[in-house]
Amino acid sequence: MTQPVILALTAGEPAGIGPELCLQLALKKRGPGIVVVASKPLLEARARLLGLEVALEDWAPGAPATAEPGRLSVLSVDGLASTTAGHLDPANSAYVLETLRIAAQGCLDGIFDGMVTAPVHKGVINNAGIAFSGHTEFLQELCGVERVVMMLATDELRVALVTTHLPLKDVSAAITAERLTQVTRILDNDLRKFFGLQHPRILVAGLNPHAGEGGHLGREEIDVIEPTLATLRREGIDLTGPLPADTLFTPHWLDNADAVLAMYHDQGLPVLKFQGFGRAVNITLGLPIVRTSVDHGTALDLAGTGKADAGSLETAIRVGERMATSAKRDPIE
Ligand SMILES: NC(=O)C1=CN([C@@H]2O[C@H](COP(=O)(O)OP(=O)(O)OC[C@H]3O[C@@H](n4cnc5c(N)ncnc54)[C@H](O)[C@@H]3O)[C@@H](O)[C@H]2O)C=CC1
Ligand SMILES: NCC(=O)COP(=O)(O)O
Repeated sequence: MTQPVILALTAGEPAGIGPELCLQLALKKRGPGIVVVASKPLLEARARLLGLEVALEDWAPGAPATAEPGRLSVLSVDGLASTTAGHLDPANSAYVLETLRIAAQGCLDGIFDGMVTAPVHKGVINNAGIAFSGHTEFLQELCGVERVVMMLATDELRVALVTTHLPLKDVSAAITAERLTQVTRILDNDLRKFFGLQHPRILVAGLNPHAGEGGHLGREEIDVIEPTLATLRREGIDLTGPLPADTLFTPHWLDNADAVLAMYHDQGLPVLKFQGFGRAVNITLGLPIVRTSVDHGTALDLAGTGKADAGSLETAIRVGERMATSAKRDPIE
């Protein structure tokens, strides 16, 4: 019989809603074993603040992780400087990154079957003098892979990105044939592997208004995107595009597609979040480990109020469990 899935859950930015979402989750019955990788004193402080009765149980590798309501397995991480909800403290940044390192290394070492991340605050980590653009890029580097793909998904829509956390002025130069080829292959491969799609149908957005209007509104489609898609089609990948991004997200196209490949963060994600904010999952494709995350940020305005919604975290755990089960059966190469 296969062992039950154990997921590491990082609690993210201490001043944000991550710690309380972990505690809210602990009050419910959950499918996989969850080990929260975070400062135990932080979780205790947030539980006290919100009056949440959760038994925080020290966990060590090899032990089972509890899935019982009211109990939570914790792998405590030292180094937290302060625990005030809603107030960012750059002195917490090294601790935050350490939780990510421990969870990811635990996945690489086979201690965890996957990791789920609560939100971090990218700005405060940089304010601490540590260059950081997101979990996606951090885990890519930690795992030593050349390319990964950010994909956000609801039950109805999947949106993957060619570029992730880049200033808009740098996007055009980053859309190279090499990057587009790598991203598209990873997307096609992982839609097959993790989503049971035998022949994924992918819609590809153009970069420019009206997909460049025949070169009159930009040449990236003609010079880079179209020739790259033509080559990838010859490999057997089902690609439609480049399509004008403003009309791509309509039933005419979406009804016959499995995923959209957008060229940049704010081309694809606002549509996804308009459609399903609060119940979507963020997945990093192309890693040698399973990693899912929430669709939202640190919500400092809600931290410590108990009003944050745990819907996206629940989706991230459900999808993470499914992907980890699949990876246990058929390991990621
Ligand atoms: N996975 C991650 O680590 C992510 C981190 N971030 C980071 O979060 C920080 C804040 O980003 P914002 O753009 O302000 O986005 P945000 O998602 O934190 O907040 C946007 C709005 O949504 C609300 N909201 C967010 N999560 C909610 C929840 N679970 N339940 C109810 N309402 C919720 C907030 O109260 C706010 O009004 C930034 O530093 C950003 O980098 C943003 C997205 C993902
Ligand atoms: N908008 C999604 C996002 O910023 C999450 O990024 P990451 O921290 O998961 O890389």
